[in-house]
Amino acid sequence: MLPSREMGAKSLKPPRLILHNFLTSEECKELEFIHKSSSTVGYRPNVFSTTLSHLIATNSSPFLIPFVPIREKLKEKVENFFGCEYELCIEFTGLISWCRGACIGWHSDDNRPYLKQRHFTAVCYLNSYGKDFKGGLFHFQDGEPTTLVPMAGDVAIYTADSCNIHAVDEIIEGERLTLTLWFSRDSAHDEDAKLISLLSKTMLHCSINMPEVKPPMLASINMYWFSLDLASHQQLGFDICLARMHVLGFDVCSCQAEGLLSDSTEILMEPLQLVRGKELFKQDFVNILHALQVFSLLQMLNNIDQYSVGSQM
Ligand SMILES: O=C(O)CCC(=O)C(=O)O
Ligand SMILES: [Fe+2]
Repeated sequence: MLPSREMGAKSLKPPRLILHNFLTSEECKELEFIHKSSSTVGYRPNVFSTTLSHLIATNSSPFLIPFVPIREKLKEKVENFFGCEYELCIEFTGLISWCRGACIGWHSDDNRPYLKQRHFTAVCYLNSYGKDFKGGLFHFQDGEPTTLVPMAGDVAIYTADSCNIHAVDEIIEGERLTLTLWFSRDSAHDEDAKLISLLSKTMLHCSINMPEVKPPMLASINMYWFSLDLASHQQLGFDICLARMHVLGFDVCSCQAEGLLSDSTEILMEPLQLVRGKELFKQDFVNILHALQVFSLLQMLNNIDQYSVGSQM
């Protein structure tokens, strides 16, 4: 990590606010479930993300609901703390998880010309250092507090400019999960307007072409393909939906092709059944994302064993 930069006005309190237990553990768990069943490969290596537009685009808009009160509560906090005269808009909302090897060096969140509309940041920690992951401590370059130890429910709120240069240590083990929001004073960057337009397009399309509720649909396969070796050009790696199903103890079995599937990503977009040990679950799922969402939800409810187990294989 680079040495700390000298700051002119060290006596000034840095524009930041750290709150403990801002989210309940139920809220954290609910968002974790959404992320584990819907995330795509993120914008940087070893990072997964779940954006609200992705939820809409994959027929998963019911998952927007838990975000609504949390976004409002955060916006109000940010507006009050920074004494914003006019209402802020939310520029971006996303669940972001970092796996082993991910880190970020010193930066401010508005440090690119196309990010200048970002005025304030809120990072909510959804899981905990030491319990769910190792590494991943957050540091401010100047001012107090210097280091944040991510704990589920806590939130860090700060200005996105150079008053709050920060960095995150490399993740050593596990998966570190946050809900990250950026706020803007510029209503041209209002995420809600874009989401409403996306929602109305998909709903219009649904009501004309498919009146019944449709299960989650997969986006393009490369959004789920996680490569461990960056140099491998996708030769080594795995589909993250399939990997998460494995963590839940399931294998996937094609409704069309014979036998178990390994990681043939195109087949994962087709109807499939699930196998756990010698048990075959008789439900057909439209694709792996649908299966993952159903089973993650049941796992969250501790209910998997009551889910109509079909014939023994
Ligand atoms: O996850 C964090 O603690 C902060 C991440 C960060 O700095 C960023 O995404 O810009
Ligand atoms: Fe940042």
